[in-house]
Amino acid sequence: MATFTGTQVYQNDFQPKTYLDTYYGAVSGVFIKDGYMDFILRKMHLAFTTGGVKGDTMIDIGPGPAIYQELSACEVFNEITAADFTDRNREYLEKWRKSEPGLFDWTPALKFVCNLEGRSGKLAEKEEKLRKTIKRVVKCDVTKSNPLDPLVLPKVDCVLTVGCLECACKDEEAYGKVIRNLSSLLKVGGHIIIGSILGSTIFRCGSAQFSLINLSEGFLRKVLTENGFFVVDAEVLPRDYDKVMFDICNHTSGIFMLARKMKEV
Ligand SMILES: C[S@@+](CC[C@H](N)C(=O)[O-])C[C@H]1O[C@@H](n2cnc3c(N)ncnc32)[C@H](O)[C@@H]1O
Repeated sequence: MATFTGTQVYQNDFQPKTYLDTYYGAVSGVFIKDGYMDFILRKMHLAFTTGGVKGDTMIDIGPGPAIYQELSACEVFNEITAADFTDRNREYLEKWRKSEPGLFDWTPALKFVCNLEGRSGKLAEKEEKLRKTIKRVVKCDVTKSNPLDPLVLPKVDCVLTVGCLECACKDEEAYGKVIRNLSSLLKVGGHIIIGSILGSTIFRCGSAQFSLINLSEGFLRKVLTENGFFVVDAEVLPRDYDKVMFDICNHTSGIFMLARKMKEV
């Protein structure tokens, strides 16, 4: 098992542009080649349309430097708060909000989501909508009982988190605690959406390596149910095996989970 990578290692070694190029780069990105990004975009689109997930406020936990995961949500929420531990990632998001030049190009994701919404070609409008809907980018540590501490926000209608919790937790016990911490941000009746990779222990970003908790669908269902959630949807995307990519990130599949908070625990 890989030694747990704590938040300080993200702070020191996580390079936003290298991460985006490695995982989302057109054609060769790991999550492009294995279909994970399109899978997440399609599932998000369904959740926020026919799935009926909606409301006023949403928090995206651990977006890193990425925005693709919010492209459908910005059509149904008035306010998105983006919350990540790493300073460099929050700075990268702030640059994106200001449309600074030279940043990662999200055109393929924008095209894909606009097509799903039947608005092909409306890429600039979509980007603008998301820029307006992200109201703040704040520091967050999911291991704290209030992950946004010292900020206290009114409870939100949706907590979305893709590719973060498997990085932030050293074991299953810690994962359960993090789910309770995130639940404290959410209204009863609100939704949690988790996008994650399964079966993995490490991922690489440039010369740095980060640990991952080895997750399974069964564990995720159990931890959500035990902590007051009803699992509405869970879909697994098996991964095409590719040795080169497997050395960069050793997951066996991806998962999308949507759950409703039924009670406080
Ligand atoms: C692999 S990146 C995921 C980025 C993005 N969500 C995606 O879908 O590609 C993991 C992110 O988790 C964040 N992170 C790690 N530990 C954290 C913690 N304890 N609290 C909040 N964020 C954390 C890192 O800063 C990093 O941005």
